Amino acid sequence: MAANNNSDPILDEGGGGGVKHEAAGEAGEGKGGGGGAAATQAPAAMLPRSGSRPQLDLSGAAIHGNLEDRNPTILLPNQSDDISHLALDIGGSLIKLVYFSRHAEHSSEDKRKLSTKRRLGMLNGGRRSYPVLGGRLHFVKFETGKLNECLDFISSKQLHRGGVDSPSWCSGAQPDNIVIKATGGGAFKYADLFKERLGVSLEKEDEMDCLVAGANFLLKSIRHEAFTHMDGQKEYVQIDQNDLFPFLLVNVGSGVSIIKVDGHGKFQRVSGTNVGGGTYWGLGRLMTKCKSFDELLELSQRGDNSTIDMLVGDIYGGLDYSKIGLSASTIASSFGKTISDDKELSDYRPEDISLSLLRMISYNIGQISYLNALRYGLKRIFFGGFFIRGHAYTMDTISFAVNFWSKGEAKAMFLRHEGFLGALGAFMSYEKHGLDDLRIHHLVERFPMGAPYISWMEKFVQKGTQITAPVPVGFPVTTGMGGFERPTAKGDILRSDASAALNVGVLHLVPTLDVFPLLEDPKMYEPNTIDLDLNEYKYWFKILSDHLPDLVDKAVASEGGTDDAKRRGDAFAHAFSAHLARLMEEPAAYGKFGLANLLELREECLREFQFVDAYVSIKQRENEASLAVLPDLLMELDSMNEEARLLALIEGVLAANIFDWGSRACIDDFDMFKKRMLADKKGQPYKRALLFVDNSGADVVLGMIPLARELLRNGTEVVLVANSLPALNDVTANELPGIVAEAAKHCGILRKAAEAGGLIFDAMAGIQDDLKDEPVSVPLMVVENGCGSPCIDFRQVSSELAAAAKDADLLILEGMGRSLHTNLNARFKCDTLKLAMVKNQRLAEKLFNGNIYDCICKFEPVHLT
Ligand SMILES: Nc1ncnc2c1ncn2[C@@H]1O[C@H](COP(=O)(O)OP(=O)(O)OP(=O)(O)O)[C@@H](O)[C@H]1O
Ligand SMILES: CC(C)(CO)[C@@H](O)C(=O)NCCC(=O)O
Ligand SMILES: [Mn+2]
Repeated sequence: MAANNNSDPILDEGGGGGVKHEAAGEAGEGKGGGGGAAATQAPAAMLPRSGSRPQLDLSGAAIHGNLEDRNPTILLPNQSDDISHLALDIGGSLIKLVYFSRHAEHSSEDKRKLSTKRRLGMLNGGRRSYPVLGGRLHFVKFETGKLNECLDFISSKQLHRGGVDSPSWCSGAQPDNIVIKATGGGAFKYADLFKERLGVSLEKEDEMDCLVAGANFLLKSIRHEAFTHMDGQKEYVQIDQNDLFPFLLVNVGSGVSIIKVDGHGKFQRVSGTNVGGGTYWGLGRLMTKCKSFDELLELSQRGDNSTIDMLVGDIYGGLDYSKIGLSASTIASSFGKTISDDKELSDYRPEDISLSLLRMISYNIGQISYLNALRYGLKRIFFGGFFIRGHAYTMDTISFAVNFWSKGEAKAMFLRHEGFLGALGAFMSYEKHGLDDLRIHHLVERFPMGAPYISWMEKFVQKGTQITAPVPVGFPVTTGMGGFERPTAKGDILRSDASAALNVGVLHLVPTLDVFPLLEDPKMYEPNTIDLDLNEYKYWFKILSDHLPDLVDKAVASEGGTDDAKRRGDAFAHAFSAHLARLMEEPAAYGKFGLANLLELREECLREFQFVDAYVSIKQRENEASLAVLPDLLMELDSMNEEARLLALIEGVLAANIFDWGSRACIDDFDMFKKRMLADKKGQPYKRALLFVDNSGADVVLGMIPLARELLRNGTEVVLVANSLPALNDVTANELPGIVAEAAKHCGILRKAAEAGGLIFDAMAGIQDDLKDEPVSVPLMVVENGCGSPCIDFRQVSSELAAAAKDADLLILEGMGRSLHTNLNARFKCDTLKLAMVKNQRLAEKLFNGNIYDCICKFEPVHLT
């Protein structure tokens, strides 16, 4: 087996010698289609109209355009009309914006895709060239007091008339006719101002309708939306769609609305309280002179409320009042201690004041919520509104109150999009938007640093300031209520809004994604093999940080090493480091994050800074080197008997002769696989095999392609499944046809099959035809997987792959990313072979009690499972 140097230098621990390094450890789940430079503001279009809004027609949608494009986009062939794209929730304290952006690019289907689709029966009827659309939902907020900033933002992005760079096909807006959906009191209060400043009319939507619609959408469509927060522990809750209603929705904005929700559009506002977020911020500002809400909240983290609150112990001479279940440390009376002291406001620490206030208001809200839940026999209470602010201590306090008063019967849950419920609901209210019809697998959330990142980073640099990673803050010293002696909520990180976060990403709407139809149990499927606990996180953060300089060098080189590329490389490094720091502080900040997500984040971050393909030249070099030795390999293979050849092929895929390396196979089902394969000969070959390929170079050329050739020789159709977008040195679906065509120059079997599969058109002209008389071959095809990461999440794959899977009876997953980090434990409805060399000592020990360079050859025939 030939040497392979196309290692993933990023994560491989060991290496060198003749061992093939495959992309070790790099995972992630780039979902194609929507991916790309989220930094760029997508042009969107809006044709003004007075009455109802047109529907976003997603039928027949497809990922479209050059797969290697920065902004792979979605084709909505039947989307003939325009879509609305901005909605507002103007509250007493904050303005929330939800807006849709899309890209307009024109490109045509390439031949490979068209012929594959034809073969997979995906083309029905003729098609013509349409504008290419990709859609994203963005979430932004402003202080209501700074309404002008909000108007400037809308105006600078031209959100009210379709976005900057509106393509020509959507021009023709009649500015005086533009209508924007808005909810919250400000929709009434500021309607004239919007008309005056932006020339738009606000179409008012009921606030409660919107809150409920937003909450219902999030609970239905976002996988990691709701979570519990108790004793500093955040845990995402799997929402069962069939068992969602009824629930209590408590929106803690300036004031608090308490809504009993019975279904979609079925609800009743059952209560409310005027003691809410405005109360905390208002009183806190008066009493502490804080300049911002976040400053006030941060103060609380260093506070000790026992200097201000009157505790049961203060009244009972240090004793508990155990008869009624109150410990000495329970707050008997918020702020009660200040009555007896001969002190002025200035004698109290602002930190202590802030904490007392926060606890008073949070407990009160928790208690009132519980009472309302009790009133209607509800067990689940979802809390939204920006008072929550993703703040651990606030959530712990509310949860404590709910748990305490309900004696564990009721559960407090929080929503990651907490403050955006109303705005989302207003967005949904555009008549028949289509958003309702999107399913969970159509949505991919990404966490770009935002377009202005480079510019504001440069501002920081000019000022000699580093981009600050979030500042961790310590535990507040507090006393508690009934056993809540010392809340364990970790000091939470409060980030300035400039650094985007809010724990809310950009929601990519990718209607072309599908659940992989061969998953045995999609509901139970979990792509990540290992849960990232804090230790795992630390380990991966170190690896990723250590390799960052090397990656940046490669990325910059891939873009010609220009000054601009260097600048972007720098920005990328800053941004990715900031992500790592953020996640290190709060691993669940972006939802439940596995290794796959972490590694995808890195790829997405590269794309955000317009690094299209950091490994492009490395991949090319390795492909060429491998193709040069392919003829010799094929000759050698052909001189073997079938049994020996199969072993050589599998070993080839697993990279080199494992015995030479003193390695062993920690899972070795080769004999079982061989038995099945040789039985093929007796008339039952696999009908169609999907080969999930990994790296460029030797991995694909000398490993997977020869294996594909063997299957083809046996009469099995082969579909090579490759990434939609580049990730490290992984081969992409766009690159594969060229590689296969080169390989086919040396091999008639490959050539016939590639021709049959539409991979070779006229590239083969002039090649001597030595197989003229052979029968037409089974096809060799290439499909994209919908991902731009080294891992694969089978809940969200391209529709092309889903279609190819329909007739498949063999899956071969290759490489650590796709068969170890993810999917090692995944079960499929057909025979599956998982092949990987474990190039990570820690993983080898953890998963198999093995060693680095051990191999897995895991065969899971379906009749045995
Ligand atoms: N940056 C911020 N500035 C001001 N308040 C903030 C900020 N971040 C969080 N908050 C808190 O969030 C509250 C506002 O939450 P939210 O935006 O959900 O309500 P609202 O819509 O403005 O109010 P209402 O619905 O009662 O009209 C504030 O009162 C404050 O407690
Ligand atoms: C008035 C609203 C609905 C405006 O969002 C909100 O601030 C609120 O619910 N306040 C509480 C009012 C009450 O006491 O029910
Ligand atoms: Mn509100």
